[in-house]
Amino acid sequence: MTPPTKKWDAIVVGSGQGGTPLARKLARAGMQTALIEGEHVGGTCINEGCTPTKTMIADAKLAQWVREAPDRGIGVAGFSVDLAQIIARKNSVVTAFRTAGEKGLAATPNLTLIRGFGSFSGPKTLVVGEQEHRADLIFINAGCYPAIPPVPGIDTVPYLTSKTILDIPVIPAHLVVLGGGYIALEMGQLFKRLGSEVTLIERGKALLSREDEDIQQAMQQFLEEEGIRVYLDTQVRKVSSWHRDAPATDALMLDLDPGSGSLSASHLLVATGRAPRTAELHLERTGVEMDAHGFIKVDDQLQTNVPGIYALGDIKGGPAFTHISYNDYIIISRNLLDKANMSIKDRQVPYTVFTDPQLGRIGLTEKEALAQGLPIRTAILPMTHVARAIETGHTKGLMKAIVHTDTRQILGAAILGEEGGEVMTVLQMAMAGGITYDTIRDMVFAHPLYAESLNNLFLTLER
Ligand SMILES: Cc1cc2nc3c(=O)[nH]c(=O)nc-3n(C[C@H](O)[C@H](O)[C@H](O)COP(=O)(O)OP(=O)(O)OC[C@H]3O[C@@H](n4cnc5c(N)ncnc54)[C@H](O)[C@@H]3O)c2cc1C
Ligand SMILES: NC(=O)c1ccc[n+]([C@@H]2O[C@H](COP(=O)([O-])OP(=O)(O)OC[C@H]3O[C@@H](n4cnc5c(N)ncnc54)[C@H](O)[C@@H]3O)[C@@H](O)[C@H]2O)c1
Repeated sequence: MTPPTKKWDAIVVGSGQGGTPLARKLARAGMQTALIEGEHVGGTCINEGCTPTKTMIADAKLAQWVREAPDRGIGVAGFSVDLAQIIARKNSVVTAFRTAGEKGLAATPNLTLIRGFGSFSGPKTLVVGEQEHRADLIFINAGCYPAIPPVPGIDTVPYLTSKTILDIPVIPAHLVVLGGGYIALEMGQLFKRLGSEVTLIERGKALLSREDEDIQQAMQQFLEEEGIRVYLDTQVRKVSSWHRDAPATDALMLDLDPGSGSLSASHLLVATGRAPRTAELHLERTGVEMDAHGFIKVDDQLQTNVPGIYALGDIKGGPAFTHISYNDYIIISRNLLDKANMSIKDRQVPYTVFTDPQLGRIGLTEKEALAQGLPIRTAILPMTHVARAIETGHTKGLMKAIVHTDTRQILGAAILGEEGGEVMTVLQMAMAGGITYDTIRDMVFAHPLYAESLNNLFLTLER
């Protein structure tokens, strides 16, 4: 016999970066709250996204330092990379973060964690296993999964995704990465530094399509200087496995666009974007509208077209970052519980690409500002002119800021350099507080910091 429907004040589907704090906040406010999670508490970021990748990237950076140490007079008598140990450290960090999340949920009164995948059975009901759950307030934080492009032959080869590569048992001899976005760049450089030969294949005309050309080119240049091969404007026409006697290093064969020939590879990583996990939710049973790509449509306060049903994080489309999902939680909870009137409209969307050096980004690019017809000036300072960078020997990249000619407000910035994300955040704070570029130009910063060179960045506008 089917058990009777359980009634809750609120149901949160998915324990991602927005769903988990939201469920806790609602429960602490006295609402009987169910958090439905089909896999691991903490979602993508903690289990297969930011946390594991940034942990492994830190180890790969260490390997690169050791590799480059002799150039700085530090002798290293050979070195090796123990992938198993790197993965074990990654797993221990992930487990620690996930366990902390689980403990936090267990310690929250009025909150029940329900393990299993939820799908809608009616306008305000979801089924998990045999049990139906009902609430007037439902929050969908079910995230995305790696999108696999329709490359002929792809289903016949054992391709890797950003999830499966995290536990790969061997360092690939030759890793071909499909894509030229965040995951491709971070993973490509990570495995190059661990010892793989790496080739990136991007179908667009540049890496990181959203960025300005000078940033794209500087990024490509330092990746190529490390020995990563980059194919732009290239499509894979077909991928196949060599016959079974081929050496493991050449297990795969990729036919490229006419003119680019073919490539052999030991491993293929698909990093061509992410798709929303809406199909398994059966949103048609609630009437919640999606866009043409399956992302949930929301208004500026994150409510869907069905009153009482909200979506937060990657599944609603737009910028897909942990801090955005978390900010979605802030907006929803403050509006519902504190009667605030917060909105996602015009919020800041900072991000950092964790290549080495990093790309820290905030606000408009130069091309976006020009497309909007804004009167702008652009300040550029190569990292070779940054005292701190010269001293530490990390002179790759550039600082760039876009300012409004009349108001002197900073409209956007790209800091491609060591700790670029941290330096970008200084400018983000200035933008949030309305601090103009001439104030930063003349401000006292501690010497010798990377951020100190923001003086010099804006001094370039004097010339
Ligand atoms: C390799 C990689 C690296 C990344 N690095 C960064 C980074 O450095 N910085 C950054 O800001 N962002 C990064 N991101 C993006 C970031 O991980 C996501 O934007 C972030 O996790 C927000 O996700 P979310 O809150 O929307 O949902 P998610 O974290 O994806 O969580 C969704 C949860 O819902 C569960 N779920 C799905 N469907 C159901 C269902 N029907 N029933 C029950 N549960 C369900 C899933 O199991 C999952 O736990 C990275 C992503 C990847 C893949
Ligand atoms: N540091 C971070 O904040 C960080 C790190 C990793 C991931 N993320 C998030 O995860 C999301 C997904 O990352 P991603 O790198 O998979 O997606 P992406 O959208 O950033 O990049 C995908 C790239 O693949 C290319 N592409 C698509 N189909 C292709 C094909 N058939 N052949 C060759 N190239 C193809 C696209 O042109 C694009 O450049 C990002 O948008 C980002 O929001 C963030």
